[in-house]
Formats: sequence, structure tokens, C-alpha cells
Amino acid sequence: MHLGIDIGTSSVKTVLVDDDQRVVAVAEHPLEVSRPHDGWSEQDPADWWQGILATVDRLKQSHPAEIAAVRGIGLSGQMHGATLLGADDRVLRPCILWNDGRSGAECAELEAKLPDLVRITGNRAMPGFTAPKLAWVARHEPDIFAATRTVLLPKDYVRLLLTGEKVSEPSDAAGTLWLDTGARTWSPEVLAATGLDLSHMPRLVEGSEPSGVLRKELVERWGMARAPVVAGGAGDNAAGAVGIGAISAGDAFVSLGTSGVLWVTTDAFRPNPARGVHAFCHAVPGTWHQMGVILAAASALTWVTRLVGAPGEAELVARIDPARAGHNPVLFQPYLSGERTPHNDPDARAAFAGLSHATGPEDLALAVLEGVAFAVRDCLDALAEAGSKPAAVAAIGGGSRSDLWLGIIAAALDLPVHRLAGGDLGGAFGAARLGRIAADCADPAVIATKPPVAAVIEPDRGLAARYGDTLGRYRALYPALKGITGRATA
Ligand SMILES: Nc1ncnc2c1ncn2[C@@H]1O[C@H](COP(=O)(O)OP(=O)(O)O)[C@@H](O)[C@H]1O
Ligand SMILES: O=C(CO)[C@@H](O)[C@H](O)COP(=O)(O)O
Repeated sequence: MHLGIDIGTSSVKTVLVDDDQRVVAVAEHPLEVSRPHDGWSEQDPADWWQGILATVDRLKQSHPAEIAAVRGIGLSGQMHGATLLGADDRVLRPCILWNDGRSGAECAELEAKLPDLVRITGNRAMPGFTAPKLAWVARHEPDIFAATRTVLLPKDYVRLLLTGEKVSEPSDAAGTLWLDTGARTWSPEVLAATGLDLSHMPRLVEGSEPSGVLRKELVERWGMARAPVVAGGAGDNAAGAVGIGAISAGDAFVSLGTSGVLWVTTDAFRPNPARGVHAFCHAVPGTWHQMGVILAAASALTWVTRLVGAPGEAELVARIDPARAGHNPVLFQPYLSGERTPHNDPDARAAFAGLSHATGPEDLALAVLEGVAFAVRDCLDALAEAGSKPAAVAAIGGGSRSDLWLGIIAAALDLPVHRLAGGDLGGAFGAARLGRIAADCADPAVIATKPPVAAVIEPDRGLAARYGDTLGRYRALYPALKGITGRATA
């Protein structure tokens, strides 16, 4: 038995997986995002911990024998979040999340200060990455910066509470912008550019290696027969990739979580930072990936669901007439949190265009599904310019539960989309696999196999042709609105 724990942005998900890789049980605990100013995005790390205790406690109640038999635990988490700890390892301020856009000025300064930044890290400085956030804290909260002894990513902070160890691994560490991504080691040069050094960083293991064991009091609380090994784990996208066996060069998927991601696995470090393409390490040693990232995907659907007062995302999507896809006069630019790929613009904002007296909630919802699909198409084209051209993509994350959305995405990308068994569990299932690999010293290729394809969604030819035209109009929105819409001033 193995546990996978994913600190998602919208919830903590914990999955119990047996030795035949069957999901035995899943428990989820919702999380809220706090937005104290326009463009800011924060969470209290104590909420992640409450989510872990609540979900594992629930699994212990429903499956005590299986929890007692857990041998390995894997961690997955939303990437880039800056969790700042003082000398006593207490959290100094709310975690600044991956979709926080406050550090645009610091990004520009960092690139100017360290011309080798892109060569070392393989990435442009983008707000949301961890290093520019620390530069922001140094400028705006100097007392907190001075008190900071350790900076941890979300899943690495909960690892500290689970094991007492300060450890990270390359897939998540690459998203800090402090990693020499090709070498998979911290870069003292980039750390120094933000006033930090190696003492502020956790030690690194590979995602599939042990990082420690569960603390005695938690082993007792959950009635485990012995202390399970806790694996290095992975950032949520790399963990999602392990969960669907996307560990060979060219394997591709689209993730529809709070964020949207178009991921392609690479067998070498292939940076190409133009147009906001990310080049990070994978969770499997000796592998890397490229990805395009949009900051609002399923979260845009959640937003419009609340806006129109619908009871839930699934209920709102069910009200959309699928025949309206491609005939919707309403366009939506989904930059609710600014955008990374392809614009790297934290000040961009979302917009509806083409509203009339005839527009109803279903038109807005369809526009959101279509606008997110076009934003993912922008990622596909940016990755193609970076040399990665997938022939098909798998779909993972909560949004992949919607057949309509996957059909829209297949047509917008003009690629087949594969729905995989368990894909909606995102990183949690992949984390459980990493826990097993670490506990059993197993070969990642033997465990991280591809699950059965539950459905292949081919692009509808007529819809793909109509979207060819709509895509041009969608792409005209950003330059037209730049300078008109933007971050609210205080
Ligand atoms: N049936 C559904 N159809 C479309 N989207 C859905 C459905 N159920 C959940 N979602 C979306 O899934 C999102 C959560 O996905 P998830 O992968 O768990 O995100 P995260 O890892 O960021 O917490 C919610 O924001 C919601 O919009
Ligand atoms: O910032 C990124 C990747 O660079 C995001 O993908 C976060 O990792 C959040 O993931 P979800 O909560 O949307 O799964």
C-alpha cells in the first residue's frame, strides 16, 4: 500500500493505492486562495497541513487495515510557492503562490542584474517563480526577509512537518529559478542575485529517492505497522506525468487544474525560453520537460460558475448546448491572473468580447471553455517553436472530467486527446507511484506505466475548421486590449 498526497491549489487530495496500482480510496479537503490585492495570490500553509491531517485521518477511519500497511508516501504540490521559515522553522508570512503577479519589476531587475540567468536556469524570470518573489519580499518586507532562514516549496514544507527533513527535488526546485536546471543542483550564483545562499535551501534528492521517514507520532496516529518512507516526490505537473506514464521523450499531456499546462517530456535539458516556454527537470532521474503554462484554466470555469450563480461547474457545463461550440459570438481571454505562456505579462487581465442582450450564462460558460482551449493552443504553438510537436495529448486534472471541454480542446489543438483512467486525480496518483518506487527501490519505468486509455477524443473536423477562424479573432484580443485592460491601481 502507498499514499500519494497532492497539495493542489483548490484542494489537498490524498489517494491510497494498492500494490497492483489500483486506487483503493481518495480523500479531498478544499482550500481557498486569498487575494488581498489585485494580482496577489496567497495561502496559509497551516491549511495544507489541516488538509493532510483531515484526509489521512478519514482514510484511516474508512480503510484502517490498508493504512496500517502503507510502506511508501509520495508528495506532489502546486509549484513555485514561497514558504518562508524563520530560525525556529515557524512560517513568517502567508505563502506567495504560483499565480501571484506582484514581482514583475523584480523579474526585470533580476534578468538585468544576472545576464547568465537564462543560461543557468533555462527560463525567463517570470512573476510566480520563487526567486523574484524573494526579491519582492527583500524590497517590501525587509524585516521578514532578514528573518528568513529557509525557503520551502509547498509540498516540501509539508514534508518538513511529516518527516522533520528539509528536502526538495529537481522537478519542483527548477521552478524556483535558483536551480542550475541542466546540472540538477542549486545555483549559488542565482541565489546570490536574490541575497540568499545555499544555507537557505533544502538538500536535494531525486523525486524517486527516499527523503526521510514518517515521524513517530504520525505513524502512531495513523496506526501504521512501520514508518513509511517518504519519497522526494515532484511538482504537481511532473507528478501528474508520472501518474500517466509520461516519462519518455515526446509524451505529452494537457492539465486542466487551477492552472492549464501543456507538457512534453524531453530526454535532455532543452531550454527555449522564448514565448514563455518553461524548461524544468522531470521527477525521473535523467529526464526533463518543456511546458507552456496558463494561469487560469479550470479556475476560470469555477470563477464563471460563481459569477452566474450556478450550483457547480459540472451543472453549468451540462447546460451548454454542444452544438453551440464554434458558433458562440462571445470570446473570452482567460487572463484572470495575468499570463505566463506566451506573453509573460502579469498585468494582462481577462476580458469577454461580443456580449449582447441575447448573451446568457451558458454563452459565457462556453466562451470560458473555448477561451481556455485557445490559450492552451497558444502553448502548443509556443512549444512547437521550441522544438516539441506532440501528435496527441493525454488530459489530466479536474477539468478533464468534462467531455465537452475535451472535445473543444481537441478541436482547438487539432490533435486527438486521450482520457486516461484516473487522470482526474492529477499529481496524487503519480506521487503514490513515487512513494512506491522510493520504498521498494523499484525501477521507475516498471512502475510509471501508461494507464489504459478510457477514451480517444478525435478533433471534430467541422469544429476545428471553425476554430481556425475564431483563433485569429481570439489572438487579436491581447494586443488590442493591452494598455486598456490591466492591473487595478490602488
Ligand atoms: N465535471 C467537471 N467539469 C469541468 N471541470 C470540473 C469538473 N469537476 C471539477 N472541475 C474543475 O476542476 C478544478 C479542480 O481541478 P484540480 O485538478 O483538482 O485542480 P488543482 O490541482 O489546481 O487543485 C476545479 O477548479 C473545477 O473547475
Ligand atoms: O505554476 C504552475 C506550473 O508552472 C502550476 O501548474 C502550478 O503548479 C499549480 O498547479 P495546479 O494547482 O493548477 O495543478
